Amino acid sequence: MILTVTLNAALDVTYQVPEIDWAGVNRVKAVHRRAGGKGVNVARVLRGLGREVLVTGLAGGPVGQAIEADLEAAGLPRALVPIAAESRTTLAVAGGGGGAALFNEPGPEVSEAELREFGRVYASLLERAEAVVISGSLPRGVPAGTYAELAALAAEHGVPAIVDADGPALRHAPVGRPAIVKPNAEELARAVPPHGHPVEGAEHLRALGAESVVVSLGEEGLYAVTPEGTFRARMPYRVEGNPTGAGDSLVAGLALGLVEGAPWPERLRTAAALGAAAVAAPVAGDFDRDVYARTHPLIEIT
Ligand SMILES: O=P(O)(O)OC[C@H]1O[C@](O)(CO)[C@@H](O)[C@H]1O
Repeated sequence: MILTVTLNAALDVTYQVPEIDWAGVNRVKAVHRRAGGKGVNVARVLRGLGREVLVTGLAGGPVGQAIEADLEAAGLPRALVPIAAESRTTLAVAGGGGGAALFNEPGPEVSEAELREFGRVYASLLERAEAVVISGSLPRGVPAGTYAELAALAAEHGVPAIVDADGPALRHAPVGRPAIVKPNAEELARAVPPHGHPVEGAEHLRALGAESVVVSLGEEGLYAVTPEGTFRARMPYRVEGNPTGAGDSLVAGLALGLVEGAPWPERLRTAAALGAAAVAAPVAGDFDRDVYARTHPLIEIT
């Protein structure tokens, strides 16, 4: 199975609002509530593609119970480690004209003992994993080097890791020698010294230990700097919709290509098409199968 790690699991609330008035009353047209956090979304997409997945991470309090219940209802296998503090809620407000404003709470305070227990569970799950995806923000109390440690432990078990993180967690991640690090262009710019081009920033992360670096550029596609060479994927058209979760869908495509041993151009085509297909789906963690099928053959890889 493909293991996904979400240390800062969330109850994702999405409000669909025709037009947002930041100074007035907004009537919400539709509300979606579901278990989220980046690793959960990655698992949903992978499962939608027919892969066996397992969701792990931390969950606590009534919100943690709601996350567990939603994963159960969705039939997503899970091994969440309980914590005393309450898991967070995130809010995406999606306007009619496309785009969404995100409000992501920082998340619960995690104790050293809880993090140690997670490490124990994680090590045992690695025995059954063909790849691990480690994504999203770190809850409070979790050191910035944790993703690097989780990636290094995976490597010790012969399991390739994909890390999708921001800030200090992204800066530290390459030290754990992950197979792939996936920042977006803004995250990359924050994590490495000033660079003229995303490929230079990606090379910096590779020099620190990441085997490959994929930089997502939203509707501009992506760059991938890999041992096989540097690739660019370009999107054939702009897809309208809610971009929340598009990066997670893209990461699911990278994980799929990794476990299937697909050549890089093929991996990137799948990843970019899944990212676009997620924009067309109203809620993070879903993708539009028609958009995926239509877009996949049109993505240009150079
Ligand atoms: O961990 P964060 O970086 O705050 O991201 C979590 C959030 O991002 C999303 O995964 C979308 O990528 C939402 O589902 C939401 O849970």
